[in-house]
Amino acid sequence: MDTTILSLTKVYHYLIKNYCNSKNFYRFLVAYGVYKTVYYAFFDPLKKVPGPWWSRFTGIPYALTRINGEISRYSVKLHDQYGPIVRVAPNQISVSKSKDIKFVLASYRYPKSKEYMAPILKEPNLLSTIDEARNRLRRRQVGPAFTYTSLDTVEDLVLDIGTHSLKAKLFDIIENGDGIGEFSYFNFFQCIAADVIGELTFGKSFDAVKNEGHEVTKQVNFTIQFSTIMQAYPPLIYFRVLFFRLRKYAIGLGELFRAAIKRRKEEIANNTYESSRVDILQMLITSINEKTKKPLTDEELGAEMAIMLIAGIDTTSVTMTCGVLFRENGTDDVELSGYHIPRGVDMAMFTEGAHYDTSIWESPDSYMPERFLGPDGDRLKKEVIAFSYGVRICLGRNLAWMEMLTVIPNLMRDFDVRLPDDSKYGPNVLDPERNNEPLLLKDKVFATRTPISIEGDCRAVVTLRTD
Ligand code: HEM
Repeated sequence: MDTTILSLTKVYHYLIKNYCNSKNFYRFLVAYGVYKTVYYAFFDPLKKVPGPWWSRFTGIPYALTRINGEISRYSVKLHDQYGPIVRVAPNQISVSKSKDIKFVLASYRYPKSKEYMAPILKEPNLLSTIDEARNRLRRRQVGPAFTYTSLDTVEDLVLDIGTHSLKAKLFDIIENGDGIGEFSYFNFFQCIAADVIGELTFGKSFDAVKNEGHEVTKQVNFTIQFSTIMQAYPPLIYFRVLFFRLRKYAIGLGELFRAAIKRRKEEIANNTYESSRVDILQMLITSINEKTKKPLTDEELGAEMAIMLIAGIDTTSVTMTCGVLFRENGTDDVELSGYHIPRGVDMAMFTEGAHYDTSIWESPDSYMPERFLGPDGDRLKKEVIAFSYGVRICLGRNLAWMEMLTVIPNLMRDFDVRLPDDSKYGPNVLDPERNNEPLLLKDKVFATRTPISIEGDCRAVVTLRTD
């Protein structure tokens, strides 16, 4: 061993002495420049794909927008400038044309990119797995929880949590404010989504609405940020201690699952577990691993429980996710919007961009819900790909619709809700950068979208309806 270290040290000193001088350094730079120029002039398979100049050399600027939560706004600008296919890194493109996105997402042919396996969970889960067999099996194992038949049994629960508890809280707020109250709609919706998903996954609500909050909403939010940052630039995992706040909450979320799994296993062992409805934890505990043919380990159970909360709380409360889904072109060359995309290229599906596609949407920036009612309504509904598309489409979309369609109409039936007078947003606050349409709430975009100032920007004034 000592001899090896000694020899390596000698080689190292020899190299430093003979080659590491400024002349060699400049020679190296020139050689690298010539190599890159020749490569990009003659051999670069993506040379015809438009994009910013730096994308030929590095993906860092694009990765940075994923780390600072700006990817969505940045992608809109890139596509406005360069068209439906944009090169964003030497080996990566962003795609915004609806037709191309649907083509890629339709099948397992273009799998999720490996970065989904962000190194923060020991086991891949239903959402992050890139393995087709595991995804198919897990979708079969927990899918029954999200069918309309099964959701019928939780409709009363959604009504109870999403409507009755919320109403009770709002009545209190109004009464305490002598007929007028203020509340954070973001926090309220987040609490509702947390309580519903708590019941559905663990068979137990977090009582977040009742207690005006629960640690789990923060844990989910920060875990999403933490994993998105690690996905964008995996070597950051070695510097994870620097993200101590995000990490602390991610660890807290892990502890919550472990405790729930332990409790349930003890209840089963002691014959004290009884429930009128099979929750997702129970479905998973009775499932098997496709390879080992054994019940799922605690790590696997934890990973699956994590995704249910992560996928079900922030998405539903904001009714939106980050519109970028990462896929790999692993098998063959493919043609997208007339560009040849060779095998091996990473493809960022900018699904949000597909909703600005003017070949499908008239005035895409305008809020026009009536567009879904006209003769074109049914066709347009099929063009909404906010829940993704194809084989990896959102598993919980029926539940999300049920929550949205239950909570919002019930809220509007009994209360008048408006923005406060000092709100920075409103129908008359227009944004010249959006064709003078109303200014959109400033948010940070990680896997989901969170308003930058929840306390400041998400307040609503509420009174009882008099008509
Ligand atoms: C408005 C609310 C929601 C939106 C907009 C939404 C959107 C999405 C999107 C875009 C994906 C694809 C992610 C990707 O490919 O990277 C997805 C996947 C998924 N969603 Fe949702 N989601 C919502 C609510 C929910 C709820 C309530 C649940 C239930 C817990 C859920 C469970 C899942 C699961 C398990 C997947 C992974 C599917 C797979 O990879 O096979 N989602 N969702």
